[in-house]
Amino acid sequence: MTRARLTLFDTTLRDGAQTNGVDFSVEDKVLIAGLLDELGLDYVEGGYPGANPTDTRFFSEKRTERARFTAFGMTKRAGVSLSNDPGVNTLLAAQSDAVCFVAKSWDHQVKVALGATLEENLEGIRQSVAAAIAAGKEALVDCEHFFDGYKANPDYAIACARTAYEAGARWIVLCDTNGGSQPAEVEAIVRAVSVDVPGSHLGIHAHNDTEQAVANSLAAVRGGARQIQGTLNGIGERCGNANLTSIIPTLLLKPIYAQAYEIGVTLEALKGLTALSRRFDEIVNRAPNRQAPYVGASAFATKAGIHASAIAKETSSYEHVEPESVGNHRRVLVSDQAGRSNLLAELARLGIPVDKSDRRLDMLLAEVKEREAIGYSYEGADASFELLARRTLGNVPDFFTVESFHVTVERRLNALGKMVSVSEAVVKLIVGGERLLTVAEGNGPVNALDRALRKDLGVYQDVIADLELVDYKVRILNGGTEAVTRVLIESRDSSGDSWSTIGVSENVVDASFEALIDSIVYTLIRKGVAPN
Ligand SMILES: CC(=O)SCCNC(=O)CCNC(=O)[C@H](O)C(C)(C)COP(=O)(O)OP(=O)(O)OC[C@H]1O[C@@H](n2cnc3c(N)ncnc32)[C@H](O)[C@@H]1OP(=O)(O)O
Ligand SMILES: CC(=O)C(=O)O
Repeated sequence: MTRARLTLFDTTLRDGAQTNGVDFSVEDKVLIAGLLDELGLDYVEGGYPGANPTDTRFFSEKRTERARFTAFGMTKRAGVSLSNDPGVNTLLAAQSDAVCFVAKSWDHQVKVALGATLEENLEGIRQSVAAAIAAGKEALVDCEHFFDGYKANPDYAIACARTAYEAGARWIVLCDTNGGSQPAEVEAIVRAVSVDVPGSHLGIHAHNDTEQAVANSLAAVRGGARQIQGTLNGIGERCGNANLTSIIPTLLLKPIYAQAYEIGVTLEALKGLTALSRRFDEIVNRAPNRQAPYVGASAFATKAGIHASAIAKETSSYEHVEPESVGNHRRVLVSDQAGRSNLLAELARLGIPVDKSDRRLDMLLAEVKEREAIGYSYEGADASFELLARRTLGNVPDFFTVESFHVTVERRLNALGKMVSVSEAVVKLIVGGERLLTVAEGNGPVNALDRALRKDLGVYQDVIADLELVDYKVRILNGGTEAVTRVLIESRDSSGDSWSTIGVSENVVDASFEALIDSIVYTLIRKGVAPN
């Protein structure tokens, strides 16, 4: 059976730039365009030349090798000739393979937002498309508000699409601009439009305001459309656009689509999708969505004991695709929802040998659950779990003993007469039979403690020299000043590896100290240090 070719059009750098909180630099855009090109997308819409200096500079040269580099902008304004429309002229002068015009297709919006007549709007579409083609570019038309427009006045919405098609636009893209349409409506409307404009020239641009952008894009394909527009990680105006990071694996891995359609992204390239999604979040400085389908950290994470048990027997029990197919990986979490299977899976991952029938597993499970009941949370503290497991199984040496610590916080006037807060920590340790006392100052009690602990660990000092604290999170578990406090610390060493430890106490300093000590002991173990 021959498969129909679906075209993927990426608008991360255009509609994605309309995301609240996203602000691309030219350098970001260059980097992201390269990543999209490498993935195998057919079109990369880079932005709106003329709208701002960043986009104008970005379009001073072509930024993709394989994908059609596309400039976005409005159709000709009513009341001015094409040659006198600076917007259209800037657009045509931009270094791009294609131009995607946005055109209104809802009669009400033409009257209200443009203040133009319906015929003037059609004429604007006609002339703009013709001008792009005359300039040697491929033309696309995003029919804005198409679905709402179609529901209000189907004849006019179709007239807009037909005008663009007859003027020579390669793609007529039906936009669910307000994101309120539902899949059944989208499918039916696309099917109806394809009587006037062939499906092989129809695209879909869906917004996610009712969480249906991906479903609407797939519904449009079922209705006959052959181009999908979307963005990386679903960014875009308001609630975002159709998420290509979900659509691409669905098209490639779900037989219902994979047997009927082909796309430019290969199964091999798909294996880089998780890394690409995370890299993109890093560039735009957003925290990755843990629950993102396919690429999220939790997409293949199993917490429930019953699920972990079944996964141990057959991985597909709770996985709809193989995590490796999208470059993600399976995780089995340890928590108060766990059973022995979770422990066995995590211990195997950590390389800690234990027999399935070892009764200490029950002790470890009971310990995890009791500790979680008083505030510990091991699913986010891999290193503390490993220490707990190793201790229960009897293989954590006593590297050192903490005799005591104390911390003071002082607010005082400094020499310049400015009020400053200074913390000082004193830690007494016994290391290899030797008593050590270290004192350090810090900008807060935890910082002072951290410095004092790592200032002199005697014979182990060299081993922890490259240990650094990269994140510190405090959570109050029940309100009030007598609440229980959970501290999570993320540490890293010069290898680049990082790990998390946890401490719980009524006292935030005490909880922090526990997490800091776990981090140091974990470092000694991971570096294979023998106790002195
Ligand atoms: C549905 C979408 O996501 S469309 C995405 C649009 N993207 C953006 O708007 C981001 C970049 N935009 C900008 O930087 C600015 O809006 C610019 C440079 C494009 C225009 O700025 P300004 O000239 O100051 O106009 P402003 O933004 O206030 O209004 C847009 C104008 O374009 C007109 N217009 C809107 N759509 C179209 C269209 N498809 N065809 C012709 N004219 C249009 C509006 O009627 C309005 O005209 P008016 O000023 O006579 O009322
Ligand atoms: C063009 C566009 O972004 C929209 O109609 O949503």
